[in-house]
Amino acid sequence: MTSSNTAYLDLQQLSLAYETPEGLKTVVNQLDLQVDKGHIGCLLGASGCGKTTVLRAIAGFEPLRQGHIYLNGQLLSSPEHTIVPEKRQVGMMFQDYALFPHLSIEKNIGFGLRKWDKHKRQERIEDMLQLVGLEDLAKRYPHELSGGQQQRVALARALAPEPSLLLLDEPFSNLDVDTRERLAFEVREILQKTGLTAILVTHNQAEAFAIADRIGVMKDGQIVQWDTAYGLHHHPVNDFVADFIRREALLSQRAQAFARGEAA
Ligand SMILES: Nc1ncnc2c1ncn2[C@@H]1O[C@H](COP(=O)(O)OP(=O)(O)OP(=O)(O)O)[C@@H](O)[C@H]1O
Repeated sequence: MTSSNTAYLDLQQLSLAYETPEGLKTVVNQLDLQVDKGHIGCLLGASGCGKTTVLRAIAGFEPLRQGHIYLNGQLLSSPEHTIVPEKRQVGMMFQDYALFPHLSIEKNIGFGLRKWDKHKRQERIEDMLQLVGLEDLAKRYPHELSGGQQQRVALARALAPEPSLLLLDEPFSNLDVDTRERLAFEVREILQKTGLTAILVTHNQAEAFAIADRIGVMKDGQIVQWDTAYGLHHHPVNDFVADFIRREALLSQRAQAFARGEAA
């Protein structure tokens, strides 16, 4: 089954629910989302609005109640049909790095390439180390790196197997404010170099604005506005988006001032 839509990643009328002691709880409700090839989309919203659930559905970890997920025209998920996560060619990067502590940096990056020819694998590892600027640290172990460096290794490891799509779930939230912002811009540059399509999930507006081409402000399992940073700032579709953007901007300014030692 193929999509009639031309978007590279195409989520149509997605609904997801969890069984809870109180009964079935719908957490994503008829959500539509389209991302073009090579673009970085972002889901931005308060805790519990359903961002991670959408990512997990794209990765193939959550069954759909309703709707379709297409990638490059291929149906990945519907209530009747699902491609297993390992066959989706979807790379993932999460906030806790999840590096293997007993493996060197180069072995961590090569982990998903075990079936590759030895020579090609080594070449790919070196390319990835260069891409994220860690050529000199190949033989080190994760605990010998800073948080920002570990997160760059996690990015290199996610990119190494040449995924068709990259999912980033709050990838910077364990880092201090300065590292977080620097890394956000770096990650954008790296993704632009590779031309990869990506979806970022965050509740941090500065991060979303630094990385994404288009941002979806979420509320109660739906995208309220899908727009550029400029559009969200200057043409919010309703009071909810206007308040959310204003409040987040204020929090971000205060966090930066605090990090600079200017606020008590
Ligand atoms: N396995 C589960 N079983 C039951 N409810 C769940 C489960 N996973 C998530 N939920 C609920 O679904 C809702 C959406 O969760 P989700 O993790 O997608 O939100 P989120 O926007 O990513 O939040 P956060 O920013 O805090 O990670 C929340 O109310 C959460 O409590």
